[in-house]
Amino acid sequence: MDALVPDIDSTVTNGATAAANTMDTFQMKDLSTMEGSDTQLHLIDEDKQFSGELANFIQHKWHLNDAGFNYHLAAVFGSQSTGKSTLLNRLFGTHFDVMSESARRQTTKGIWISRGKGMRVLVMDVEGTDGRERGEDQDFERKSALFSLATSEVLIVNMWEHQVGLYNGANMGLLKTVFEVNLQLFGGNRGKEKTLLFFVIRDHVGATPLTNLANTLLADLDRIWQSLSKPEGLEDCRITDYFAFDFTALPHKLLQPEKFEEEVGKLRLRFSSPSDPEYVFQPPYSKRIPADGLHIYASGIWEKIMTNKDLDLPTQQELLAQFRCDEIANVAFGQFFEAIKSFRHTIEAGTVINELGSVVKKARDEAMISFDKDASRYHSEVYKRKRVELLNKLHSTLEPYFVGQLKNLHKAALALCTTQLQQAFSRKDDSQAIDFSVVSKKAKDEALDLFITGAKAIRLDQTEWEYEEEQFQLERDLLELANQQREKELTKMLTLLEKHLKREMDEPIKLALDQPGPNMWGRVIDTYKTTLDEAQVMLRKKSQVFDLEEEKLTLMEENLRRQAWVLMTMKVQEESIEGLIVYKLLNRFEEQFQRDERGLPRVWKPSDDIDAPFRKARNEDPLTGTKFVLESTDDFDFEQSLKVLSETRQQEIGNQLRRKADATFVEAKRSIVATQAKVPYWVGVALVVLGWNEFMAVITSPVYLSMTAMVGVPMAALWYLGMLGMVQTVIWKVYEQTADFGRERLRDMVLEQPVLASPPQQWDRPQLPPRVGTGASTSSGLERHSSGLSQPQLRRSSRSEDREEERSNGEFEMGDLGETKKTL
Ligand SMILES: Nc1nc2c(ncn2[C@@H]2O[C@H](COP(=O)(O)OP(=O)(O)OP(=O)(O)O)[C@@H](O)[C@H]2O)c(=O)[nH]1
Repeated sequence: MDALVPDIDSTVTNGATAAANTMDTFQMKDLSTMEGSDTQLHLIDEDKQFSGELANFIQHKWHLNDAGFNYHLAAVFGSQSTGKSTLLNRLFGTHFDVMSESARRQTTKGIWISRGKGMRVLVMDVEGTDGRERGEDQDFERKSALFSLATSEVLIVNMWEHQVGLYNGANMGLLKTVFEVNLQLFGGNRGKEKTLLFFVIRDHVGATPLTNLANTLLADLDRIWQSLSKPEGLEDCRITDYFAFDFTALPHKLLQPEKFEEEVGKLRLRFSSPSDPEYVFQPPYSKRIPADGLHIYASGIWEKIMTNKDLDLPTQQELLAQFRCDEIANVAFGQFFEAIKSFRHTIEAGTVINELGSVVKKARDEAMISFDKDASRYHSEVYKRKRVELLNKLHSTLEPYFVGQLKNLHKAALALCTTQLQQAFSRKDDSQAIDFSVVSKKAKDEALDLFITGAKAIRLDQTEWEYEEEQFQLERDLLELANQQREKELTKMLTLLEKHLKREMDEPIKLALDQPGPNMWGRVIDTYKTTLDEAQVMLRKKSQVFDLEEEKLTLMEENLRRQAWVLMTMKVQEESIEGLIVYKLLNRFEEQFQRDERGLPRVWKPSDDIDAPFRKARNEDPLTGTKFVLESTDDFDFEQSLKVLSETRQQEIGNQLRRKADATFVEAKRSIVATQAKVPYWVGVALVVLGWNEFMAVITSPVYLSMTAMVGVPMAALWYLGMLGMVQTVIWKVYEQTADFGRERLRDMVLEQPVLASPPQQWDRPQLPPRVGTGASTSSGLERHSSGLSQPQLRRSSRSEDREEERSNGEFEMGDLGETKKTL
């Protein structure tokens, strides 16, 4: 078989002409890669079942899936066993089954399809008509003829020479049916789409020239055409409006085998070489079914034919286009979605993706290019409609990305503005030089620029996406942010001013209140005014940078005055709490009373006039004549007066002060009396005069002197060492123990004397003090027994008697002991 197939490349090269169109140039270039001519598919079997493998064969066996319109489809039509398969194998290099010479029976059942060797041509070998196997049943041959006509660009009509002029033998009856159907199918495409009926007259012996045979056939065809019942509106249409005709003849294969092969070779060129002047696959014959949609189109056509429904080819083409465009759009969308899906989470997380605009544009454009490449071959209206649908789908998928990016840009712009403002005000060195209006404008402009640049980058052409509304919202937010920042800075400034006010007023006010007097409040108010004036100047100065309206500035000044007043009154209140003010007033009184004109402390002497300074100090009572209502001199509207001390409190404080002053006065008086109560000097003289003899006796007596030395020297040493107190304590302890011991002994002795133990009948029993009573009652009881005793003795006696009382457990009462002591 291969020997019969000429070298395509060389043939094409030799016969190349300027008539070769772009499609065919591509075909020529790609010839070397074409395979699959040895693979054939039983497209429709003898049971009229359409194969589901066509798509698979087109894609994987014949590699035509991406061919688009760059392929052709031809079919052969003719009586059974007229050498159709043989002819196709010769022309296209296919391997359709050929009937054995000896068997003479039908070999092709249903419709087979294969790819021409080295060419982008699909060829259908159709079951022969008029076969004895089908008998009277012409259903399949009609259906297969219709199918061939609806799908093929070229319909090869194969017949013996001797069939020319016959009616049934030349399949004229069948052709009539085909023509009728063709009018139904392509009636509207009058003059636009044609199918080439290529008559191949076999076993042409040459007696009748081909021209004559062709004319005979044309005449027969025309006659058939005239007899057709034509659809309304197409009554005057001619056969050539829908069909093109071509005729060729082949010598007898058996009788003239060499000539047969030679003519077949020539004929092959007409099917395989686009540059051949008589190339059969001309554009007007194309059914414009893209290769990747052929399986859908062909199966749809066959289904319609099988169900005897009206075969509306344009509708079929539209349906095919819809189906395929959807498929292609889905593939394109899938690729597009893969390219963008990873950005979704990032956007949802609030991050601005700088390259998002270019990425989504690229993804969208690539998807559209991919769609256009495959879908544009289909029905143009459907393609356009589907293109719009796909574009809308892509845009609606991208819209959340756009909106999300806008939101993120909005946030980023606000963050940028905040940072700019904060940085501007955090630079304390040059904060004085900052002009808020300039800084905020710069920050706002930069933030807005960030937003607009980002928004423009993400906005896609062919969309109606707008960012102006978001921009408007951003501008409002930026304004609000700037205002907030300004308020924040103003608050900071006011806080500092308040601290300044407090710092500047506290000390002077305290000093003023520490020195009460008629001009005390004057000093306080002066401090308030001076400090407030300074603060207002500072406020004016610092406010300049904030670009404030005069109205707001005035309000702030008023607030500052109010705040200053509040701070001042708080300090006054703080310094005027009751105890503190009494303390201060007393201090002042003592300053006046207990210090002399030079400010030195006074030591009152009996000769001093104590009453006059006292009266003077007391008459300078600061409460006297001092107005304790602090009146504001400002004209702002709030509690203008501060009542520091009410009349009642003033009265109370005055009383307290007077009491304490009186006490101080009394104390001063006492100190004079104490001074006067000292031992007079003449007592010393009397002591010397009266004690002179004793003194001389001691001095002159070695015994007395040594005894005095023995006692005096240690005493002097103890006094010098400060140990007299300790020695005194020890002596007292020893004395107490000795006294206790003596009392014990005395009691024992008394108890041993019966006469002494019985109380004398004639004695009045003294009134007993309460057993357990107050200190006063106890001491009154003791005082009765211990007149003339020293205080330690009294204490000791009391303690000893208590112990005795406890010890006697009621048998012996303190009164008894007292009486006993008296007796003793
Ligand atoms: N006389 C003659 N016989 C031919 C020619 N070409 C093929 N044959 C023979 O005709 C017989 C039928 O050939 P096929 O190619 O199988 O014919 P067909 O039309 O495909 O047959 P079906 O597929 O059964 O309809 C074979 O024995 C071929 O050798 C020809 O040009 N002239």
